[in-house]
Amino acid sequence: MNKVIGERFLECIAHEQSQDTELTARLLESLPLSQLVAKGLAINHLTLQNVRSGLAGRLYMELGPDTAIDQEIIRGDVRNGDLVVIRPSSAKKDAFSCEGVVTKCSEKCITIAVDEAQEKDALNLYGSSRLYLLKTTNTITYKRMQSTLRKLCEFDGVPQNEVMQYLLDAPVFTPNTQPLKLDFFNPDLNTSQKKAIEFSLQNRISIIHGPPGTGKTHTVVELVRQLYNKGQRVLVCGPSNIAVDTILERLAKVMPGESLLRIGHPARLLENNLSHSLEVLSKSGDAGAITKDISKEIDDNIASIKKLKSYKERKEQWKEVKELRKELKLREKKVISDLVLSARVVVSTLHGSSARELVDCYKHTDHIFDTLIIDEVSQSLEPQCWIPLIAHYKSNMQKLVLAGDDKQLPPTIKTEDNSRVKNTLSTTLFDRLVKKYGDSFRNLLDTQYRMNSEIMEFSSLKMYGGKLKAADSVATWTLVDLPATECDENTEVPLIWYDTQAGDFPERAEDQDNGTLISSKYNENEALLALHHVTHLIDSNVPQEGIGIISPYSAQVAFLKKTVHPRYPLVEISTVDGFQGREKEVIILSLVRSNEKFEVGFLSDKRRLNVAMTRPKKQLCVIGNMETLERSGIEYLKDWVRWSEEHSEIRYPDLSEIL
Ligand SMILES: Nc1ncnc2c1ncn2[C@@H]1O[C@H](COP(=O)(O)OP(=O)(O)OP(=O)(O)O)[C@@H](O)[C@H]1O
Repeated sequence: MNKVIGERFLECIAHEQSQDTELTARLLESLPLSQLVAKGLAINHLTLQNVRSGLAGRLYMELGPDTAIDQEIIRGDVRNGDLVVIRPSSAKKDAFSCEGVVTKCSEKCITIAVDEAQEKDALNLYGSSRLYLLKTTNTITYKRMQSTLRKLCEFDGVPQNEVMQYLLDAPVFTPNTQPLKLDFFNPDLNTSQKKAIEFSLQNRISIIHGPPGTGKTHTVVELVRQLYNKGQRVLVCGPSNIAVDTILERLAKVMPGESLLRIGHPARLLENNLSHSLEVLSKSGDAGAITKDISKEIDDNIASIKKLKSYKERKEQWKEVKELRKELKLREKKVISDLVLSARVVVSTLHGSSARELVDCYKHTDHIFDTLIIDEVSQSLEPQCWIPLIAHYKSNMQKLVLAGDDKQLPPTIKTEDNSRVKNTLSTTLFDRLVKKYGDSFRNLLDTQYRMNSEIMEFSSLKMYGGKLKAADSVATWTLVDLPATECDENTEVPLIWYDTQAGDFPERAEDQDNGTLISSKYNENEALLALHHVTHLIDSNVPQEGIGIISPYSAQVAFLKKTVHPRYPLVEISTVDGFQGREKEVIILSLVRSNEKFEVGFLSDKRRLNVAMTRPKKQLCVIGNMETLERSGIEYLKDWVRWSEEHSEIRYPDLSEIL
């Protein structure tokens, strides 16, 4: 069984990686630099201003604007944590380059952390007067999944560990549902949250199913505290840095002074969590003193390398730095294993959970963790979930808790040309286990604390079997409850639908860029209508920051930004994917599709729409063509239109008022 699962995933991941790399490469190679800059995928006109040694002995390159051309760096979509390649502007695309991670990004300076293997290339860039930077595909994540799956294939027979048996075999699962006499730390937990925690404490595997706003993070935090209180050591993982940082931030608030440790590149962590970072802790305080002197010596050596003119001289000096690094590494290893083994809660991404710093500790002990919690499991590929399970197999973990919602966005999959690969990868561990064991180990959190009950109702009926309830504190709130907001026809209603079927609201297709990009759709008049509604809301004193505009189409997001941001720069505009896990007082949802063939594209994805319609707290305003949706042949969309006709305030926009 292990081999079957492992090999099937290995094949799918190899396919996915080739699709991903091909797509990025096609984009990077076929588009000229100017277009890559325009798309936010590259930054041009940079100069290398400084190179210094940073956290954990990495080299940090500081790039500034080439002031002969630009006074400020045009950052595009480059963000902290992105993997990038830096090349000399004069060189060909395959010329020498250097790869690193963005650790700081402002208009004045971009800092790139470079790993040891890349350092020579980084220093060679000193000779180039102008540089450019490209965002690239992260191959490390694929490598981690592949080496994990290879190890999974090597396992022989039925594993000893019971958690693994549930995942790989199919033993009968008889849930223990006996009530537990627990003292909860958080007195406000609701019944479904308490039940989910009790269940997780009593069973080897469990799922905390958290629909939007139902306090999944709240529940996971209480669970970690309960486990900690029982003397357990817990590993908390998730697919993204932001997912696990949100939990760590909350844990740090309720468990001040306790040993919480965050694994991962400090550039990718929330600032508030840096004080828990393994890298930061190993460099500061008593632990840092052990390695400080030697780090300084390395820095001095690097500083002198910069002044050397010839490549040969630089190479010689480089050797010396390498020797010093070896010594530094030995000392660091000791510091790091001491920190890991004294921590009781370790937080990391799924990929980061196999970090050498953690795995090396098995040289000192056979057991580090008792429980593994995977948050946002529905956004994680199953091969990603195997990373902590295999990396910490030696720990013989007693418990696996999965938290997520299978009715929100699935993990992003690039494969389009192979439905078997696509289906295999889009089936998450959550889905597979529910299929295997039914609902017996799934605990639904049933009370949401975000939305007015009318906003919640369609989602509850269609996606959660009508089981969701709105907490009393939010059930009837509207925009009028915001301080200073006036009560009028635009603020007192929770559901508005601007039905565009009678007006002139045609969808358009973005030009295809040399056939390299999937063309996206946009709808200019919908964007103008969104601006019209935003203006009304702001006139009624709804703060800009409380307003979000969502569209499933990236071309529409770009068009909305152009239309709305010159007047209202603080209104947040994003794709559905960019809004997952977030909320706003009011959400305007621009559906875009309006055509005579009744084609709906992305809108047919229930989970994407479910995320979109569950982001607002007090008002959901939909802009879309009801006829296109109703006649699309998609049952869910038909139901939504019918339900909305009964429950929303339907408006027929007059274009002459808007234009
Ligand atoms: N038992 C509770 N009593 C009162 N408020 C609660 C309770 N549980 C959660 N909340 C509130 O509900 C909101 C959502 O909680 P939380 O962020 O934990 O949910 P989530 O399910 O992780 O959210 P998301 O929908 O983003 O996944 C927060 O404002 C939180 O304070």
